[in-house]
Amino acid sequence: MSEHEPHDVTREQAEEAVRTLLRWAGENPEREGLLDTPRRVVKAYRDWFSGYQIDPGEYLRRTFEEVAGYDEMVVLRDIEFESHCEHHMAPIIGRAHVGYLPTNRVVGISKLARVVDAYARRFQVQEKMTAEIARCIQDNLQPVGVAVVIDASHECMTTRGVHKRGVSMITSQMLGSFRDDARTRSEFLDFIGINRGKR
Ligand SMILES: Nc1nc2c(ncn2[C@@H]2O[C@H](COP(=O)(O)OP(=O)(O)OP(=O)(O)O)[C@@H](O)[C@H]2O)c(=O)[nH]1
Repeated sequence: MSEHEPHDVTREQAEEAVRTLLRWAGENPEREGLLDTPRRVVKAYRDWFSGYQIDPGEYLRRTFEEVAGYDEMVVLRDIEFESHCEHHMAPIIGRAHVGYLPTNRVVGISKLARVVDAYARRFQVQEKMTAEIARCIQDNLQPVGVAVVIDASHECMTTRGVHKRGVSMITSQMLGSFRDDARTRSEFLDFIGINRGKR
């Protein structure tokens, strides 16, 4: 299910847009090596931006209630993702760390990675993506708290513009107990290795 209005752009129009960009860059889209490029680019876009066809909350609907009294933090760290920045449409490559403190609803752990991917496969701003992941988990699982930390590098500033390699951006969104209780937040940051400079 899409959260967005269906668009009215055809595959042919999308491929023509790629040809226009190739011409604009100084290329001849009719030369042999580029003939299939528009088709490949459009196919790649279907993959990179497949998140628009997904409702991330759907992944969190199936929960396990019998968790034998487990009421401590669940953390999934080092979730690798690829996204694209909405400013330059350039790749954002990074890792997300997600934690939550369940009430009685625990979710299959792969679903947290699926939620990250569903938001990553859209045009993004890192701060927005961080907040969206946290909000989705909070709204669907209603845990005591949620924490999301994202550490990513932005190719819009490594391969162009200011050209700063090796720079990564860290964002965090803490909700509920992770926001209100310094010890809970600190335990999460210890788990993901940020508190003691392990990364
Ligand atoms: N805060 C934030 N900034 C981002 C993100 N992705 C890209 N940017 C920045 O968005 C800004 C866009 O700046 P503009 O001045 O409009 O664009 P520009 O002229 O191409 O800027 P330069 O990149 O400095 O050459 C740049 O500073 C990017 O580094 C993001 O996820 N979060």
